[in-house]
Amino acid sequence: MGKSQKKFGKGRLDHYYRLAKEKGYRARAAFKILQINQKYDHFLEKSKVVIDLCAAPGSWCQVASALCPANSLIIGVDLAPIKPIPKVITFVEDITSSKCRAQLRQHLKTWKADCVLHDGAPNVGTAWVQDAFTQSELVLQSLKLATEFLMPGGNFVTKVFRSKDYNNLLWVFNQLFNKVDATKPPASRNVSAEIFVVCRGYKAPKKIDPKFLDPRSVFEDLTDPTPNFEAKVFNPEKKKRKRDGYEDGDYLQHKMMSVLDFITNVDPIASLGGMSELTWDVPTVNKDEKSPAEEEDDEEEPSEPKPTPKTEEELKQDLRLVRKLPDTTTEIKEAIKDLKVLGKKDFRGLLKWRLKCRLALGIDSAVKEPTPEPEDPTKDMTEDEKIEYELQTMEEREASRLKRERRRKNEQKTKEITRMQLGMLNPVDIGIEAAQVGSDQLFSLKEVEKSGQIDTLAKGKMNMLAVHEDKKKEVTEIEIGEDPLQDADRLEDELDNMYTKFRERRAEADAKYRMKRLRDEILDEEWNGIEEKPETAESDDDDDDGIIFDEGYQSSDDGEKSDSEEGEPKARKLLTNLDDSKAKINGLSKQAHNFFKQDVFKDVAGLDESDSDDDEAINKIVALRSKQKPSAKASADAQDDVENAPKKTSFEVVKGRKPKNEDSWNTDSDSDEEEPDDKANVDIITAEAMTLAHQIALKEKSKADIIDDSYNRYSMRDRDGLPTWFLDDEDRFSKPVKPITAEAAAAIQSKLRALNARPIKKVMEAQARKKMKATRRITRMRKKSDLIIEDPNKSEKEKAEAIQKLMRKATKKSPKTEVKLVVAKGKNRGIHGRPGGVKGRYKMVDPRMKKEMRALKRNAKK
Ligand SMILES: C[S@@+](CC[C@H](N)C(=O)[O-])C[C@H]1O[C@@H](n2cnc3c(N)ncnc32)[C@H](O)[C@@H]1O
Repeated sequence: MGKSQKKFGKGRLDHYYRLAKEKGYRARAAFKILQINQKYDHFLEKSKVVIDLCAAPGSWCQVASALCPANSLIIGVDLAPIKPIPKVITFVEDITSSKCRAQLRQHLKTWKADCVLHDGAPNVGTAWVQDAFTQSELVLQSLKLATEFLMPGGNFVTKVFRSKDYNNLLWVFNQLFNKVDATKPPASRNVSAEIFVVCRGYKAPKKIDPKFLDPRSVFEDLTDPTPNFEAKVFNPEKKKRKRDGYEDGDYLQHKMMSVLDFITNVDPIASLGGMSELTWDVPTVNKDEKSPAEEEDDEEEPSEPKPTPKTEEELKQDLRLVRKLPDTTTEIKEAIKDLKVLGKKDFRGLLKWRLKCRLALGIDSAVKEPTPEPEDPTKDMTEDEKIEYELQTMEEREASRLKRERRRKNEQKTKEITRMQLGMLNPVDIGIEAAQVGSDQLFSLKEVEKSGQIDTLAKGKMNMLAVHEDKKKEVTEIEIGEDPLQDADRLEDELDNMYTKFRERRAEADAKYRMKRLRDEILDEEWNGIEEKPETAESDDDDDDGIIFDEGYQSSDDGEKSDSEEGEPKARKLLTNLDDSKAKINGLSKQAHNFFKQDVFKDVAGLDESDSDDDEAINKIVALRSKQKPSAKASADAQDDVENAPKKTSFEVVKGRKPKNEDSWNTDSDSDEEEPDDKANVDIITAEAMTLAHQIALKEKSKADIIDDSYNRYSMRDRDGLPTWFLDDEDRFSKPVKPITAEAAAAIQSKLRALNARPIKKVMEAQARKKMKATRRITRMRKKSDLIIEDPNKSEKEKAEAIQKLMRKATKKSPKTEVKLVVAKGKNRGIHGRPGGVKGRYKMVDPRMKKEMRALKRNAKK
């Protein structure tokens, strides 16, 4: 077998297995009884007569033989033969048989046992429930033998499986012994459901109730003492297998009952559930006996006089009457012949039929007592009061109807929102659905007419379409109640609220999203054309579009304070707010003013004002371009050129510097040295931005093109009154597709590659520290060597030697402090802090790490 460990069903051959082998026990089970014996006062050492039931292969007998006093009588019995054990009598027998009992009696003669052990385990190999049940039966059988052979005060140790019978067994043990303890010795595997019950102090009663030792009564299903007839009637399909045999004293399987009994019985369901057939026999007249149900009735209403029981003749008459009833159809007659095969519907039919029979027999009165009419509250009211009362009730009815309606709608809304949260719908669908919810109301002309809003609508530009005839019919059904338009508004509001909450939740969980929202809030202004006052304009950045600002970047506009100067960095906004769109500029509205600022109107007289503004923006581009060499400075060009672009349009928006030289479009880059920060402050990180930069650098795009591009269908989008979720969606998906050139994409790729190749911050810092230290050392050395050189007391030779010594010392590497590796095993396992006996630097390693290191070294050598 070699060194490898043999495995069995329950796992490895464990510690107790090896220990048993070592100690010469035939089974590891020996340790279970050893541990039990130790725990319970070493009862074996005091036992002179021991019976071991189910003893093979005999390890418990071995233990008993070793522990019991000399000359003790130890008897072992099992289905399997047991190899002889010194001082132990063994025989082969089934412990449930009478032969076993006889043999035991034979061996014991007049003696009684101090201890009965039982470790029986029938290995039937069937289902667990069956296994447990047979085990319990075996336990009860062993208890039976114990009660017969134990002396008063004797002990009984048995193995029990934790099954549903466990509690019943414990109850029986408690009746027969003074002390009953359940224990699971350490030698018993945790995976095993076995448990050992140690019963001490046998009471030795003179007479034992046979029920205590009868498996049928001990293991009867206590959980369901009263049968649920109702379940039997209404769920006849779900039949429960009868494991417990028949009820006491009732060994009939086919139970019958007279139809009359069924009719007169107060519990018809019990009859239907318990009986197999209803017969047309005359019920037996027994004046003394009462049915349990009747007895119960007696207890409940003792004062009520009982009708005198009917004679046989009367009962026969009743039966005839029932038989002739039109309700006693052939179907009913067939059904009562076999109640066990009936279904729910048949039982219902039978119960109805029973009620009719009771009416016919006069058991129940047909005319029920008329329920007292509710008193008319308006009886004593005056005419006015009556009207008032009616109005009030109408209002109440209407209010409750509206409430119901509202609740229904809210439920629908909640459902939709849940669906949205589950990702089953996108918000647009919700909007559509939501609109559909109240579509009747939203587009109800009738309602609008009633509320007097039809005139207002008629004045509008759009003509209302006539509502479809069918729709109209539906509409008329809608009664006047809450304003339907209000309903729709409320629905919209609720959706908005839900969406806001959804956004908040997302922002909480997603830092990236939070940042994006922050930026969006800054940018969340409508494109209103090129701003009027560039000197007060604030820059706009858009991460999506890929141009990043350095934090310290500031406007160079004359007289303008930088953000940093003002303390808190301001949001840089290029766009103006629509709110003040009504403000007049040169007698024109802001929008009109911006419109006339376009190039097309450049030469039109009377628009000089706008020209100057436009020129200023353009000059910025010109100025910056003049500073850059065409290709290398493309990014900086882009920075300024795009300043005037609208948010989220086809190009990136960055803050630019105001050009100092306004005519420098074509001049050389003489300002490079003056404003070296421009390049450093701008970074292009997307292919789109790079493409634009290239285009500008190569003069493929002029300022007019850029401005033209900004007037697209996305720039003038109407955002007024639209729900946030809709706008969010639009912002995400409805934006211009910006062109990308292969060169720009390649440039960005190589840039990113270079970025990735850069050492990480920590490494860079470490390198810088090292460099700094080296520089300091060199400076110190220089100073010292200067001193040496200037020393007049030293000869040239001495000076040279001193400097050489200094150099040696500086270049000498300090010896590396050795780090001792301490393996975390043995006494060092799981310790905190410095391990004992270890000086200097140390490192805790686990044995595996050490092995792995060795393996690595080995592999490296190969
Ligand atoms: C777990 S072993 C007992 C081990 C034993 N205690 C020992 O220490 O070696 C269970 C034994 O119960 C025996 N057994 C099961 N049903 C039995 C029965 N009806 N009569 C006698 N022995 C039975 C089996 O033959 C089996 O040997």
